[in-house]
Amino acid sequence: MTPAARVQAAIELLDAIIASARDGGPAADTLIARYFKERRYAGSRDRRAVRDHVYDAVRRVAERPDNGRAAMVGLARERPELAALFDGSAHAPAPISSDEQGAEAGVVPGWLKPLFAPPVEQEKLLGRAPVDLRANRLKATAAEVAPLFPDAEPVEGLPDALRLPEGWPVEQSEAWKQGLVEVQDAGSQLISAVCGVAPGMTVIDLCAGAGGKTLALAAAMQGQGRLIAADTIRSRLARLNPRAERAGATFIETLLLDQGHEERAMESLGGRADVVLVDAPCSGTGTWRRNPEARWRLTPARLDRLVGEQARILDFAAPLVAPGGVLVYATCALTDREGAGQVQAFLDRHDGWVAEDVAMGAGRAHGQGRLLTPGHDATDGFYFARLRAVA
Ligand SMILES: C[S@@+](CC[C@H](N)C(=O)[O-])C[C@H]1O[C@@H](n2cnc3c(N)ncnc32)[C@H](O)[C@@H]1O
Repeated sequence: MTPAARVQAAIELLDAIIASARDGGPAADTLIARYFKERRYAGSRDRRAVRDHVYDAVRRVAERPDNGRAAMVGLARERPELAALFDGSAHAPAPISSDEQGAEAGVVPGWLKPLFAPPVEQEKLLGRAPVDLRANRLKATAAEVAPLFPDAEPVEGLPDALRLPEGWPVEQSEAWKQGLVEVQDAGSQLISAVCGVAPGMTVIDLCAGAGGKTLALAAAMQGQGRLIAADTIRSRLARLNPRAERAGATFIETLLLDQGHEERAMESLGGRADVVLVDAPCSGTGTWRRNPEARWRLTPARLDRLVGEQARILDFAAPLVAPGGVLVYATCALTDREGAGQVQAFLDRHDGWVAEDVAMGAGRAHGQGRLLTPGHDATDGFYFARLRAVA
């Protein structure tokens, strides 16, 4: 592909990503993979260049642009070498006219700015994310795996964590293939640690997805006790099985819940769990470093729906906790409605619960819980709180 044809390909892909964000379709990475599957003539350098153009354009724009050309023209306005490729030749984009400004640059969509928790450094939400590893204690310690990753740095406050530079291809390493390490953001590792699980406990990971945090809980439990990974989406839970196999965490039970009737599958668990983790579905505003196009998906109506769903999940999670047990609420969102406000509303609705201090080196106290941000903690953004059943 010529350099100009790569720009045209990026415009086409951005059109698809914009439509998908508007209609709730597949993620940008999926669309990019599909695009190149149908265009075998594109070599690896073409693919890398097109992907870089696409992500540079996505990262640059806060509000969903009108179309792919507007997104790329905006980028080209800041990069003369890119603008020169809009020359109208075969497979190239048409020349940029003098009145064509392209999409405006920004980090946070205007409507969302006032909804962020006040301490969040909004300009740092799109920084580059390192690759964090968690040594899988079921198979190895961090000291044992560290020599296998000479580029890795330790992470303060997390004895099992190692940090590699952005883009490090961990999944090609033997250590990953043998289940000695998992790729897991340090923020997620901290939340798993906050659960305070121990061997022999009964633990429910209620929004387990593909089990990122479940596997960390399994390692902390040393394979002893009962660990139930529940979710409403079958395909997500199915992705946990091979991961658990690789990690040697085959004691994990998976439980598919029926959306809207979740309690039915968990009747026998009522009042039995030492720890319930609710890693709630959320706006993902803390994960823009990895998913910058998530900004184009969120709308006020979608946020309202998520806030309602989080409250509903907390309400059916609470009765699962044994007297004296713990409910950890976590979200990779940084809006107060999904974080501090959600936890306060839970405490206002339910007697017999107290928020515990989870003082730790990382993060900042906020409301009844704690806030982790890319700007302050160099992790994905999270809000979490540890609530204890005291009555
Ligand atoms: C933030 S993700 C979980 C990520 C996962 N815990 C991890 O560490 O990789 C939220 C999950 O909640 C699930 N979910 C949504 N509604 C739910 C419900 N009503 N009950 C249980 N899980 C739900 C979603 O399918 C999604 O997998």
